[in-house]
Amino acid sequence: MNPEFWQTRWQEKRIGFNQSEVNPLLTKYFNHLNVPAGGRVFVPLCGKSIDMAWLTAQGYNVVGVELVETAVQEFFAEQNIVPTVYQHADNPIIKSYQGQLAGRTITLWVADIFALSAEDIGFVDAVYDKAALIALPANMRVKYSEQVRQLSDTADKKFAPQLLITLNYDQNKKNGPPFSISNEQIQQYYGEHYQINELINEPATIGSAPELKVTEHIWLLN
Ligand SMILES: C[S@@+](CC[C@H](N)C(=O)[O-])C[C@H]1O[C@@H](n2cnc3c(N)ncnc32)[C@H](O)[C@@H]1O
Repeated sequence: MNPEFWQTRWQEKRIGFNQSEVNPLLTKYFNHLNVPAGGRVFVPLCGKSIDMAWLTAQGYNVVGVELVETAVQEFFAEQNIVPTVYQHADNPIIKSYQGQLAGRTITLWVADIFALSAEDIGFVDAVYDKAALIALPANMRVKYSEQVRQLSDTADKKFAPQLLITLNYDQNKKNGPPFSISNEQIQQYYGEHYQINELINEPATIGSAPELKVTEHIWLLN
């Protein structure tokens, strides 16, 4: 998946992954992350997810990363926020948009996640990965999981826990994204650095292939 793939998807409004309602799995399982009051949540490959607004309504600050600037602009417009736009100090093609929502700060980087450093992101208390790992093909996922770990520094020099949502289905029956991820792959990507707990798995559907048998898995990585 090159950047043009995602630019085109946003341009043509082929964004079936974007939900108009807050993800019920987030509201149900977020407390497992034990984020301190007023803490900061990192949302990689964030799109314009309304889940970020929910996080601020719960009293958390949010930092997201998204390749496509339109997505970030649409997020702020839909939340009726006029953001301040900052240029990255060292890289002229990277910007961040920052605004206040429910008294909390949302910072969304317009960047390739692999171009950012932990310094750019700042300390975070948790990671919320929804439709991020599963948006990437297998040959990018080890690098992605490592990059998210590197970007999720906590103030006490550890890396933050993650709430991770994945899908499992027969990849022969459909091309990704979203891609199918097996339990073995979760071990491969995260097993070395995290304790992996599967909180739940349940039947799900993919809009573009409604007849496909799909299971949705929610993982807590500590
Ligand atoms: C499947 S969408 C999910 C968006 C959001 N998490 C949601 O659930 O609505 C994946 C998003 O990741 C963005 N993206 C893809 N590759 C990226 C990269 N290397 N760095 C930052 N964002 C990326 C795409 O533009 C797209 O908006």
